Amino acid sequence: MSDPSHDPLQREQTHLTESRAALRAMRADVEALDIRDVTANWVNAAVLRSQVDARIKALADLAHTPLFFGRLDYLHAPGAEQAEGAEGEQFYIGRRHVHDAEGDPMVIDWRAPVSQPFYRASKTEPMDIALRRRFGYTGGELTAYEDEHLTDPTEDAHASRLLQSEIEKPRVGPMRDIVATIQPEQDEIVRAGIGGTVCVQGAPGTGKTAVGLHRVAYLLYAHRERLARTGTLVVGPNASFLRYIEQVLPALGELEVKQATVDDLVAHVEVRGSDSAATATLKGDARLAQVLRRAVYDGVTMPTETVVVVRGSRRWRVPAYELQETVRELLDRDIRYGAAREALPQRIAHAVLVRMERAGEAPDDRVQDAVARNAAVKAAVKEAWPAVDPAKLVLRLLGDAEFLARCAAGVLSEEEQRLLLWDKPARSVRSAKWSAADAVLIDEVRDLVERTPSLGHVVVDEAQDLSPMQYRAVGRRCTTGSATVLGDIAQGTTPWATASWEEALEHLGKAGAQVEELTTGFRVPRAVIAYASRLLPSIAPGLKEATSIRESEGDLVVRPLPAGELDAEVVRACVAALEREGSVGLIAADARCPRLGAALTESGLPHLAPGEETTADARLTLVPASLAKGLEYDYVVLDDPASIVAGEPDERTGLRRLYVCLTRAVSGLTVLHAEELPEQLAA
Ligand SMILES: Nc1ncnc2c1ncn2[C@@H]1O[C@H](COP(=O)(O)OP(=O)(O)OP(=O)(O)O)[C@@H](O)[C@H]1O
Repeated sequence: MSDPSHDPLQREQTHLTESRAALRAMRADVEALDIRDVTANWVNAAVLRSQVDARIKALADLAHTPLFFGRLDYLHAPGAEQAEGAEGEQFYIGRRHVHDAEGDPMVIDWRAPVSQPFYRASKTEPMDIALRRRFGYTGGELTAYEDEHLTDPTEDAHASRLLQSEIEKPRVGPMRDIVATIQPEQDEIVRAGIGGTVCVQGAPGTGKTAVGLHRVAYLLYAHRERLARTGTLVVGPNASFLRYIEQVLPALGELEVKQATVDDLVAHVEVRGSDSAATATLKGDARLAQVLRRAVYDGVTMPTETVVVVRGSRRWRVPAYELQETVRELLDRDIRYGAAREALPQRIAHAVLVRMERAGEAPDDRVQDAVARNAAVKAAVKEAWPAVDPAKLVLRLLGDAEFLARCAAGVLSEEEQRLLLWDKPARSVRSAKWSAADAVLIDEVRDLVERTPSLGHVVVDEAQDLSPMQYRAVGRRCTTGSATVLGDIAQGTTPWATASWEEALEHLGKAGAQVEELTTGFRVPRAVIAYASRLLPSIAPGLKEATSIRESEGDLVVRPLPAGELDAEVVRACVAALEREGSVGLIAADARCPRLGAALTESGLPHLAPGEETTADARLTLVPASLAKGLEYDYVVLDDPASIVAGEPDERTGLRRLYVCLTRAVSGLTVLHAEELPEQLAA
């Protein structure tokens, strides 16, 4: 019998077993922590307890996520700085750091500098790596490995089988992490410095979402303390998309990242109304910021009367011209409306104190505070610098034609002003039928009144759909931080969708940020992307067709049907797709979904809503076209493209929506139609 210590696979399996034991020991250590002795009171104890619990959770050994997926053998021991306490020349790369009882590393975090060559080293630039080994797992067991000798001139560079099979794995359940297979062009974005904002344009399935999430994980590793203080946020297009991606970061050990839609960020009022496309577009126009600023400052009036403060037997007078000077000075200063409003009574009180001193009194700070609260001073402030309630201000602007005309003069045409005005002015903030675009306006006003706190880093996914005013709303949440902006111009399906990234970045407050392009597609097979790309000249003439890294051509079936047979054929196509492995998505125009849902149920086919977790038993999702963005399914059945196009306010938006729907398939796409196909597809 051969000696197991000489079998490389067995040696690696032993390292896995030992690493697992070490991880268990690390967890046991944390669990055994007795915090009673170190905490002075129950508040501290509760805080510490939750930190300890989070750490215990982070140290869980998840059966289906391999503890390490790669190994690097350096030619030389890396410099102390790069190795960060990891001595030696051989490193196992995994999702988290694991060390043995002596504190020696068993597994190195994928985000550590020493792990970087795993993603970037090549034959042309070996980065001091002699051997890169990738591990293959079957059901949690280490069953294979694959080597690249990067500095061996006799070995040809070849595509990795393990990499390919990881990429080709069927989809089940929510989105997973890609730590084991991040590609060099993706890694550059993931590890870009925290100081700068990065914008990524990428065709469908090029990994933009994946890259954004891994970038957050990387930044949290590299700047843990700073970001723990300031916070991180991922912005996505809708709740079902956020549900689809919500497990990626926890799987990478990051539990603290907030996720929200833009609507969530600006939810200051209840949204119950909607706007026409033209009105919503106008409300999203950056010129509105100027109109709102004028509206906020519209109430500021130059004082015309002397303020008289009575204290004891004495009267102190501050004349109007001096008050005017103070107001003018506050207007010139670059501070928020609310901060200036708080400063004004203190300024007036100061003027009174100067007079007291001149008269031989010796007032202290308490006197100044008391004067600032004096009724006469308060009345003067109310007159000169009235309080602004953001929702009430927007309510007035949209309901009062004269006020709007004053604020919009020279900025919006009369016709545009008419578009903004409500047909019937709302009576109160509570009864108003606010639209999503209105909520963004209110958020803008809030920020004019009081500075919005900035987070450390914000990732914006599907950013092409944001209006300039929405960009501003996101931008004020990262004024002192940085952003990662991800999107695809060709997938812009709002009437106000971004036409150029340069412009979008300006609205975000990050003008001049670098724009990168991802071109390698990991999702859509060649035949399908080629078909979908027929739409590109009409929807985004400047953009190149994506390539596909998938080996299989993909199955593409396009079938015309008599109108009466469409529903039944769609159900049949779903049944056929369910016979294969992986998830199935039936995508249809929103208006067609109730009918198709009923047809599926009638045929005994249970189905999920988008974002609901697919499992081995529940693999079919009925996806309204409006929610397809960002999602993917192994097999897609696409119902009647013409009705998807017709569901949008204009043809370009309709064709872009269709492009999104056509690019959700991982293995196969079946298009069934009763109406004529759009001519661009038929070509
Ligand atoms: N390096 C990689 N290794 C393995 N899989 C990858 C890699 N990069 C991306 N993928 C996979 O490709 C699929 C598409 O990725 P993702 O959803 O991030 O693309 P996207 O560019 O955001 O697409 P869309 O424009 O449609 O929103 C996902 O299943 C993702 O896990």
